[in-house]
Amino acid sequence: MILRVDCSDLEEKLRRRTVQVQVQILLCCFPSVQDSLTVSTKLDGRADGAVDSREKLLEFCFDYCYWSVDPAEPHYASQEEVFQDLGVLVLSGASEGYNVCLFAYGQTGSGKTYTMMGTPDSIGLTPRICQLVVLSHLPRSFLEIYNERVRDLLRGGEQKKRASLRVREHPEKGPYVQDLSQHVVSDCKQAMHLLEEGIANRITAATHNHDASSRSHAIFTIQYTKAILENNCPSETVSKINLVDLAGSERADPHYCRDRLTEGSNINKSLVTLGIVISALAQNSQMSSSCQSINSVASEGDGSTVGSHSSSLSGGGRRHCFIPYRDSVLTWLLKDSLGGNSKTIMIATVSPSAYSYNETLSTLRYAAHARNIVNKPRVNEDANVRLIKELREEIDRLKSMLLSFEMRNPSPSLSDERDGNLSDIVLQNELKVTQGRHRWLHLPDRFSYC
Ligand SMILES: Nc1ncnc2c1ncn2[C@@H]1O[C@H](COP(=O)(O)OP(=O)(O)OP(=O)(O)O)[C@@H](O)[C@H]1O
Repeated sequence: MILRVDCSDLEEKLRRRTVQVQVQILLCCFPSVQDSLTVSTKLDGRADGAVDSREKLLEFCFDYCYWSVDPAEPHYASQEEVFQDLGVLVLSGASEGYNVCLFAYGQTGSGKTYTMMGTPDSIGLTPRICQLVVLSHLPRSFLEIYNERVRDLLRGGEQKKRASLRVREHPEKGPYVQDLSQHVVSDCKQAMHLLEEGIANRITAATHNHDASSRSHAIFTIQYTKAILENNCPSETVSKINLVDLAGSERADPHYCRDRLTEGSNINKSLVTLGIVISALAQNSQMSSSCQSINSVASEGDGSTVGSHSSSLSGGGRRHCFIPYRDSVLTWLLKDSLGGNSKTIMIATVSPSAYSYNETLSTLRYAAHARNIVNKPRVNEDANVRLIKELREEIDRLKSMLLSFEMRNPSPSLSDERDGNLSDIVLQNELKVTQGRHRWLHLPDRFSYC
C-alpha cells in the first residue's frame, strides 16, 4: 500500500480553510518497515477569533509514503524514486512469473494520472515500465472503461475506436476482453508513441476540481513471457502486468450537464463496487487467517484437524462473503488482480488541502481496507514446460531408486527383472522429455529471450 500526496494549489485552498488538515508523513525507503501517516484535524477558529483546541488524530499504516509537493523540500519524492520502489517491484514480480497489478486510486485531481503516466517533463510509472520491457517484443494492449463499456484505446479508425467490446470469462485464464487489439513494439520510441496514442484517445473533461479530469478507468496491459533454456531444460513463464489509472471520484453536482452526470454516476458506481469488493475480500482474508490460527491452536491441543469443512465457512461457522466482482466491469476485469493470482500494489493519492479532508479520509480508509487483502499469487508456468520438469524429476527419482536397488542387490540375477522395469520407465520418460522439448522449441510463436 502506497500513499502519494499532491497539493497543486494548496496555499490558495488553505487561505479559505475552516478546518485545517495536517498530514505528517514519515518517509521510509525500506519496504519491511511500515510508514505511518497521521491525519490530524484541528478546528481552527481563527476566522471568528475563537480558538477551538479539539484535535482528533487518526493513524494509518502503509508500506511506503511519498511527499511530492515541492521539489525544493528535502523529503520530496520524485517520479524516479517512486519508480525505483514500485516499478522495479512490478518488473521483478513479472520476470519471476507472477501476474502483477499496480493501480492508482484517489480523489479527482490528486495525482493518479501524474503518478501512472506523468507529464512529458516528468514521466510516470507506465512509460518507465514500458521502456524497460521494450526489448522483449511483448504484446501490449490499452483499454478504457467508460460508462461501463470497454473501448480499445489503440484501435485504428474512428468507428472501431468508439465500438464497445465484450468482457468474457475463460474458465482458467479468468476475465478478458474479446477482440482487444494487441501491439508489439520494437523500440522505445514506438512504445512511447503507442502509449501517447492511447492516452490521447482517453476521455477527459473539465470538472470543478480538475480541468482535464480522466472520465474513464484506463488499463494498460503487458503480456510478459519469459522463455529460456536452463541446463538444456526449457523454462517458460507467462504473466501479465496490469497498470491501472482509475477515474477520480467526485460528488455529483446537479449543475453539470447530463453527460457529466451520467459519467459521474458510472464512475461512482464502479468505485463503490470496487470498495465493496475490497471490503469483502479483506473480511474474507481476515476470517481465513483467524480460522487458521483457531485451527492451529485446536490441532496443537488435541492433535485433530478442526474446521476442514466447506471452504465458505470460517472458524465459528461464519460464512465467507460473496464477492460481487461482476457488479461492475472494472471489478470484473480486475478480478484476479484484486482477489486472486496476482501481486497487487495500490497507490492511494491524496491532497492535503483542507477542502479535501473528507475525500482524503475516505481514500485512506479505502486503502487501509485494501491492505488487509491476502492474495495467493503463483508462478504462471507453461503447462508443457511444467510437464517436462515433472518428468525430469521423475527420471531423477527413478535413477536414484535404480542405483540404490543395485547397491543393495549386487547379484545380477536378483535385480535383473526390477532393473529392467525401472530402466524401461526411465527410457519412456526420457523419450517424452525429448519430444516435449522438441515441440516447445518449434512452437511457431516461441519467444526465445530472457
Ligand atoms: N506530484 C505532482 N507534482 C507536480 N504536479 C502534479 C503532481 N501531482 C499532480 N500534479 C498535477 O496536478 C494536476 C492533476 O493531477 P492528475 O491529472 O494526475 O490528477 P488525477 O488524480 O488523475 O485526476 P482525475 O481523477 O480527475 O483524472 C495535473 O496537472 C498534474 O500534472
